[in-house]
Amino acid sequence: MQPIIRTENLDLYYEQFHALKNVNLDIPEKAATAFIGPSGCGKSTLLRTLNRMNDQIAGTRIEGLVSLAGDDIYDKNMEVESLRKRVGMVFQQPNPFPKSIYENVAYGPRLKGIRGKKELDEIVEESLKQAALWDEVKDLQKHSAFGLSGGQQQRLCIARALAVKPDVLLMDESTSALDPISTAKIEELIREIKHRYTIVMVTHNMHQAARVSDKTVFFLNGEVVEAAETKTLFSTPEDSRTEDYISGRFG
Ligand SMILES: Nc1ncnc2c1ncn2[C@@H]1O[C@H](COP(=O)(O)OP(=O)(O)OP(=O)(O)O)[C@@H](O)[C@H]1O
Repeated sequence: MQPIIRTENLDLYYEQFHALKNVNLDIPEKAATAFIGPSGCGKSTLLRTLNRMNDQIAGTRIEGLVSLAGDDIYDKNMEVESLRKRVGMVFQQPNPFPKSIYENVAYGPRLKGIRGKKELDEIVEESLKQAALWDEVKDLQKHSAFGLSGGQQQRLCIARALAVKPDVLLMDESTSALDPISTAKIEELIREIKHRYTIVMVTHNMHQAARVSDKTVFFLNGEVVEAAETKTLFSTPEDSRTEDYISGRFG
């Protein structure tokens, strides 16, 4: 698996607090990578470094390198707006815009300068199909996004993120606020799209990591304890701390 994202000797501090410690990680392209570990181990912090969402948190300091397809994303010439088009994000709580279903998905492509109705219609349809929502909303596109269920809203947010054709989709516990059926739908769609996009997901649910990811990274206290192919990590972990965690002895 070819890496698309690489971190080298990455350290992150919140003021004096050392939240990520010497993280060296390769994220494979067009595959799903899951970050697992107990609460507070740094999973979301690392996820946010991958599209510079941490820039918005005062007192954050970074050392080391994060590269995307060979580009240093913390380089002074890197435009954060264009980085975020390449690296989209879906959060824990669905956060659709207070607009119609159609306008939620068309928003990003419009910002990119796409104006033609036919082209926008096609992008909206394709994105909603990729997010496994099209069949449910194709006749409701002018309706408010707020009329959808939580699970549908989350799939709409995934469609919105995919509409700008990102290279990478970051998912920060994107199913933890959803019921089991909605969760299963999103897991299914991750399995469908991971061959086309690079997915990096934070999950509290080890079973979810085992079900949908190709690579799993186990964190503890801001450090990567073990990163391996998912099957290997869950069947024959190398580190006894990984084994203790996946067998439920802590966390
Ligand atoms: N904005 C912040 N300012 C200061 N400390 C923070 C901030 N965000 C996170 N931290 C601290 O950094 C550490 C890592 O937090 P992070 O949210 O990345 O962990 P996590 O593994 O994603 O946890 P969880 O699974 O509970 O979401 C924690 O000790 C947390 O308290």
